[in-house]
Amino acid sequence: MTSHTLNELIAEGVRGRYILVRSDLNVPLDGSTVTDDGRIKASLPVLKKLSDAGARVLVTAHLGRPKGTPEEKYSLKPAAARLAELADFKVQLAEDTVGESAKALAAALQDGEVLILENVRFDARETSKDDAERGSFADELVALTGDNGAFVDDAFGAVHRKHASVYDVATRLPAYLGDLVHTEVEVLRKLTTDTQRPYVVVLGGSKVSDKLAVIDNLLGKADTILVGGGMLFTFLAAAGHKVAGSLLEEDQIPVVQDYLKRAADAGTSFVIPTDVVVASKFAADAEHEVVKADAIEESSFGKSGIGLDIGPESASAFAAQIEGAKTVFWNGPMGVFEFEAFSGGTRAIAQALTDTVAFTVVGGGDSAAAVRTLGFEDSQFGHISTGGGASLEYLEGKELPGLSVLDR
Ligand SMILES: Nc1ncnc2c1ncn2[C@@H]1O[C@H](COP(=O)(O)OP(=O)(O)O)[C@@H](O)[C@H]1O
Ligand SMILES: O=C(OP(=O)(O)O)[C@H](O)COP(=O)(O)O
Repeated sequence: MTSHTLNELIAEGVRGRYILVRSDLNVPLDGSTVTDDGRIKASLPVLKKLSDAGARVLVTAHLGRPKGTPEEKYSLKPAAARLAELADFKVQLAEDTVGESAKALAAALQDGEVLILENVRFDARETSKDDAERGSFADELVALTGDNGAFVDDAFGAVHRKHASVYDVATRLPAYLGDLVHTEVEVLRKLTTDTQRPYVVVLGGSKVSDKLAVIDNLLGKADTILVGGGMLFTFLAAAGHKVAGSLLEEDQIPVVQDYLKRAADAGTSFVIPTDVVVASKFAADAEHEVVKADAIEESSFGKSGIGLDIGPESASAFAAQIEGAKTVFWNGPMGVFEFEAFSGGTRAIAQALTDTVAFTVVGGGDSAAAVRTLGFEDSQFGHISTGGGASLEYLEGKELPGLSVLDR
């Protein structure tokens, strides 16, 4: 990659210039409380560097997956407030993204100050598949930077998204690679160019179809794929088992069946859970029991049971695979770790990663949040990446739009 770096931009001089920075402030919330501020802390150094150099910084970011219109629960208010608490420079939040509030606050911005624009996904054009629609939104973002602006992409977690604030703005402004993206890419590049085997990939979480898609290219690259979290139920269904009310993407069953068929020839083996923690409802205080993975509907909760974690037998089997690995990449919690009763699988995997001598990488907003919430320290892992889907797609060898657009 031969992108221009933030240091080059700073050396060119940024005092008084409007610099548009894409950050990943997609943090987990409990109401209006940020439950893990890892991504905010990871975003701060670039903002500080630009602020110290006298730039007028406009930050774009998304939170969650709103449907293209403003929704209070997806507001960046809590994230902006936490950033302001941690920062030693002035941070404000606009009430909109490219509307009157953003324009007025941007115009009044002083050197060294930071203005966060409200969730870019409150505008449907941000994620549109139509180039012209995304382009018109990018034009409005770029217009906020006046006639001497520049763009810095520091949102590693979103580099796999061909979205207006990630991709299209970079085609309209002089564009630079932020330090966070740079560091993340360096670690992952090392992992891909010098992979020590056995290479074990642990997959979980709730973005089932996103994560299933990456398995295609991991076949043949990973020696073993451990399947937990929400996607495990699509694997069980693909093997002909009933999964009651658990998370299931039925249209993905043929995809999984195809993976299972190709795995042996590709030299990759899947480890699918043999037991599951099934709950009466999706709640912290739900009744729950451990059942065999092929008998989920036979739990006391029948067809309404929901699988919310891998069982202890599966957690031990996964831990044994991790113990024998030389490289481990983990994305996606094994269960609904936010509820104590369903955090056992995620805790066991985190523990196994801290016990192994393998080089370990944990990727993803919720995965990073999980290990911290469960009491582990960042220093117990080889690298904690701010991007889950992004790091998975990088490891697959896929072209990432947010990176390739910076390539010159
Ligand atoms: N069995 C399950 N059913 C429903 N949700 C699950 C299950 N297992 C894990 N999850 C949820 O997955 C979420 C994280 O998914 P995801 O966003 O894909 O991970 P990451 O941010 O690490 O990439 C967590 O909030 C967790 O509660
Ligand atoms: O949380 C994120 O990704 P991750 O859950 O894969 O780590 C990023 O902020 C990207 O969000 P998106 O998957 O809604 O585009």
